[in-house]
Amino acid sequence: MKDVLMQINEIRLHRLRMHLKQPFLTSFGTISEKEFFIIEVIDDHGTIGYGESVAFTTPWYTEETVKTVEHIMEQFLIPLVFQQSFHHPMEVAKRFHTVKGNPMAKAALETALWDLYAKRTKKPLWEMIGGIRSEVEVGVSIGIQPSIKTLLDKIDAYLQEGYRRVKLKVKPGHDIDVLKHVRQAFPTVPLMVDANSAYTLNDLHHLKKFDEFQLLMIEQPFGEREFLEHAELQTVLDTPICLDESIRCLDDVKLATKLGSGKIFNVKIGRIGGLTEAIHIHQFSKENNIPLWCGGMFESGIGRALNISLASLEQFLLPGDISASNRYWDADIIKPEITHKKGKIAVSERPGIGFHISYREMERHLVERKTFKNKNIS
Ligand SMILES: O=C(O)CCC(=O)c1ccccc1C(=O)O
Ligand SMILES: [Mg+2]
Repeated sequence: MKDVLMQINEIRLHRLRMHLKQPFLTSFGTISEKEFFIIEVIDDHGTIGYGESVAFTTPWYTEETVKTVEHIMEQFLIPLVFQQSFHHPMEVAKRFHTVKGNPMAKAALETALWDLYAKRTKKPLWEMIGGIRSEVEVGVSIGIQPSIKTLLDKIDAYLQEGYRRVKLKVKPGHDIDVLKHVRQAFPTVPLMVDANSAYTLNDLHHLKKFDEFQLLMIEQPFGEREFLEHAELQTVLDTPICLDESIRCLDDVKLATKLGSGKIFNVKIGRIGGLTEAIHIHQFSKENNIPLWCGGMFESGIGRALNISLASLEQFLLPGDISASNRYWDADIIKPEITHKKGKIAVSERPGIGFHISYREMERHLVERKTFKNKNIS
């Protein structure tokens, strides 16, 4: 492979605020807008790589927030990117190890460096990371609805559109009854639930009732550190457990596998600190026949494009939470927007993430922009 050397001269952080078309209700509360950063890294050739930070304004999902991501990038990660030139984004991912935790901040910058690297080597990102699929299967994650009727209508509409799997958010008091109605109306649809840690081991017998609904999996019933409790649940549950919030790195996948805490893993680039760690998790999962799928964080088009690249890897065997742009946004910030055909999204054959940013759309949602120049260079 042609050897490239990248030196980052400038980094721009664009803080955007975009309104979701419809508010999304989880076991924690309602989300009606998304505030996030679009990252631009510019190298000595003038090539630009794009990344997106996925953290929310409040720490309801994991501990990072928009503000902590900004702080960690500004004070620690950007200086590490500027420190010296590199041949491969994995070198910078390694530099980031000196900063503990903060995976979403790391991923935001690291993914931008991957996009840059793929553009410099003139390859699509999905191909660069070893993807094998020209299109990826996608499903929808549906928030808690005001009534069963609204939920059934929504599911119907998404299935008509072609989405391949339905994920429902559940919580205590909003589970079995909902599942009964959904299974009655849609007896064979590929269905799963996500609890975002809303249950405890005390709910063991209640959760056992989920087995009657032929669910593909139950996602993150317990707290993020409750590897032992998840393992105990899995011994009584036939439905496979999938871990989301619990998985921050490859070691968590190894631990969960060893203990039997889960049989399937939801991979989110932000939650695990970037594509480098995702590639390592993928390798381990392939060697051990563990099914993976790509989760979502209400990303704009940049984050969505990164997710599509990830989902093209071999072991991503189940449909991802990767909806088309128009499910969440009136207008996305990339061109072309992401669309699906019968629940499949095609990867882009263009270099890098394969989409152009629309600066006009980005300006419309801009809250603040910060520019950092590399002072190590003359
Ligand atoms: O459609 C999406 O982007 C994913 C929706 C979703 O379920 C979700 C959205 C935000 C934070 C956490 C989760 C989750 O998978 O738990
Ligand atoms: Mg989840």
